[in-house]
Amino acid sequence: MSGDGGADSGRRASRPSGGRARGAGSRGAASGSRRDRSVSPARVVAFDVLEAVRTSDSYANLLLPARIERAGLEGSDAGLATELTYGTLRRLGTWDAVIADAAGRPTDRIDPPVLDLLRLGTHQLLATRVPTHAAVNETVALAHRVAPAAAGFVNAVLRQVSRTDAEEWMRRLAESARDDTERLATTTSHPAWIVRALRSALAHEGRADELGALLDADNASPVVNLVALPGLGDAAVDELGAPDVYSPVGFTAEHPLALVAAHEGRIRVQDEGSQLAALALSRARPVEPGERWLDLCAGPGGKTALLAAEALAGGAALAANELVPARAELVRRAIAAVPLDVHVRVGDGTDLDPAELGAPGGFDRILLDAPCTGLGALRRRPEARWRKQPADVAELTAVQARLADAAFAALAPGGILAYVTCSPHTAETHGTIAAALKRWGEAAEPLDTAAAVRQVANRPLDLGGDGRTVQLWPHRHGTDAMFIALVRKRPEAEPAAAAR
Ligand SMILES: C[S@@+](CC[C@H](N)C(=O)[O-])C[C@H]1O[C@@H](n2cnc3c(N)ncnc32)[C@H](O)[C@@H]1O
Repeated sequence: MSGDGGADSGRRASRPSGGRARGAGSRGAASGSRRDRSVSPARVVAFDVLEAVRTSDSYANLLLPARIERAGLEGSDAGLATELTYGTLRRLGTWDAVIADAAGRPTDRIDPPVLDLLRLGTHQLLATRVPTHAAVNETVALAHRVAPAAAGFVNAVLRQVSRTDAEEWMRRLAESARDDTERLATTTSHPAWIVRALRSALAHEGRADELGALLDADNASPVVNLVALPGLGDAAVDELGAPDVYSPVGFTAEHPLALVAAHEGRIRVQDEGSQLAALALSRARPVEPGERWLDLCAGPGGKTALLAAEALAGGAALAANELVPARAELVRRAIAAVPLDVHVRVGDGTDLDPAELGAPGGFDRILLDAPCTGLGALRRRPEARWRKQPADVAELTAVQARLADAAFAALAPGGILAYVTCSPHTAETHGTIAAALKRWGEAAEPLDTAAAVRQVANRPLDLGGDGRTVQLWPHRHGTDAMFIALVRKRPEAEPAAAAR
């Protein structure tokens, strides 16, 4: 199985700590579970989060840390809760196909809390090194707490799952698929429409043969990437940790969160692809002191913070805009460590007057990191793939087009726009930018984005396409699948205009 279950998971589970009562893991499920209903707190936390994600649209990456803290989990127990929660959510499509087969009924005929228990148990059985008896017994014990009438059913289904190993399950699922898309969708746990979208995005570069590697990369736990805001720290990235492969300001470290806490906003968690996207704009050409920059869709402010540090170093001014007030507040917090006076406007980016943000002649650089489906960051948002719907794409591309027009209108003649998405869906990437370029006509000049990204990167990047745009990939670059397109407003074009 892919990277979800590691040796650590197995050790954690077989030697649980922190408040778990006597070893349910050493007993037979049928006899032991009724007498000993203790469950490891890590599994209780994982189940709680799965339930909240299902019932209240919670985000696992926001909820889990709070639940881990509330339960007092640390070290290996916190690690187990994280692995069980994220791993189960990512692989849910595959586990549901296994459960349906083992239970002899479709999963929509299983009570949702019971299905969550079965998903949790199946994940342990097929994707971690948790011993079979522990995976079954602990899940049955949990069933006695949350769905007592179904404990026998849970026991029977998990025992049925455990009779076949993961490899054989995958072979069976692959064999029963009607076509290649369904095979990949079931065995790699992606909705079929996402498999098709990712295949077509790779095919755009003539690299459709990388689809399997991409889908697998979506199921692997990503490393925590850090950025050291340039010019603000006293240590170089190679002194802080292991420098990133591509980003000159990024690195990984053994204890990333401790480092973030200790550096008060000057070191932040940020995907390497996001760093490259911000730097492609800030370093597209030398900064002239007095330049005016805008981050049009800034929340929660990751790229704003990097742009702010870059603007400070180059003597530029920066403004930020965000539609959602709570996210605008996150932008303010994100840039607090940068001694630059950044005006953070709360409002619709399609209704923005550059003069209101101190740039009556328009902005010299604008980042439009557009709202998108986020299909390029599925590994970081384990439940996202099940929430997104094909209809979201049409809605979002309409918003992207309006924001792109507003951004282009707000550029000063000669100014540069970076259109960025964390989705590789071609409708949101090439589709949005090609349609915009058509609307903007002679006033717009697509830049060599590949050259801009290569110029900031530590080493050569394997990029597809014609160079006007850049698509990064988790399986090829180890980044989120960020899309970047740099476009210049020709110097002879009309001056900037208010978007309203
Ligand atoms: C992809 S996120 C930006 C991420 C951000 N650049 C970062 O690196 O942290 C897109 C943001 O656009 C905001 N947004 C959506 N529609 C908007 C609009 N019409 N005007 C301004 N912001 C908008 C969303 O609330 C969201 O915070």
